[in-house]
Amino acid sequence: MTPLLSARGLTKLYPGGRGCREVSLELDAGEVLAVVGESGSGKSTLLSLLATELAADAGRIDYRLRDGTVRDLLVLGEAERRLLLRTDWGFIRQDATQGLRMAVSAGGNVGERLMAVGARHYGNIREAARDWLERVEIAPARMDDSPRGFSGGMRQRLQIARNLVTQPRLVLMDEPTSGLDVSVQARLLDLIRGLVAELGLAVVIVTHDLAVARLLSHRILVMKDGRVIESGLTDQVLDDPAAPYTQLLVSSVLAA
Ligand SMILES: Nc1ncnc2c1ncn2[C@@H]1O[C@H](COP(=O)(O)OP(=O)(O)OP(=O)(O)O)[C@@H](O)[C@H]1O
Repeated sequence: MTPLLSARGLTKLYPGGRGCREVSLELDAGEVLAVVGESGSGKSTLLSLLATELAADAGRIDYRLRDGTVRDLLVLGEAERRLLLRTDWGFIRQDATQGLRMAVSAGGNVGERLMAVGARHYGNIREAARDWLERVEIAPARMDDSPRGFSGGMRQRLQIARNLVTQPRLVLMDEPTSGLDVSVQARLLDLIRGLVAELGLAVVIVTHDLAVARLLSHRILVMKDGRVIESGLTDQVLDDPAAPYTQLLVSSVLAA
């Protein structure tokens, strides 16, 4: 079976020579891939490249559409690319204020995504929004409240609902739990893990936290100085790292 997502030789170098070099990866439907590495290793650059928010200097990103055809996202027309990202992908950002519309109510944040993919019936949209808020443990009574009044954990759960309501096949996540209290993180991770399994989502998750990678991912990709230095099954890589750098990461000598 063709992978859902296959990136080849992805390269983006900033002035000064840092960035992301010759990264290749594959992701199957329903698979979770964690991208780990110390600060500045190129994780966020890679995610922005995959999301096609950042233009690559070189490489290709093949994506298998719902009809089975495979397209290189880097040469897709703008309108087609936008439609694909809106209907088939989600992106959960570390800073929820960047992933939500803060001036719109919680229910509106979820409902407007349905409208963006063609839903028109107000009652159905409101019902689906209510349902998704409940799934991410936000009380229906908060539906018309602004996310400005929400805690960090609630905002992140709302961002998850906003991204998943359209039933995407692929979700990119950039440090979705960092910056939150430890107990809030644990609850959020549980929620993400449950939804990913239930919905059979393919996920690329960037994290500096190896415990998050261990809990959520099937496979792992270790980056250093913009390159992938090790990849494999998460348990194998974390239990028996081959590269000296990964060994240091795992033994927490490096501040990841
Ligand atoms: N716009 C830019 N211009 C120049 N250099 C940049 C730019 N954005 C990032 N960099 C550099 O590229 C390298 C990779 O950055 P990137 O943000 O991808 O790393 P990261 O692994 O996500 O780090 P962190 O965990 O701190 O977010 C870093 O050295 C960073 O300083």
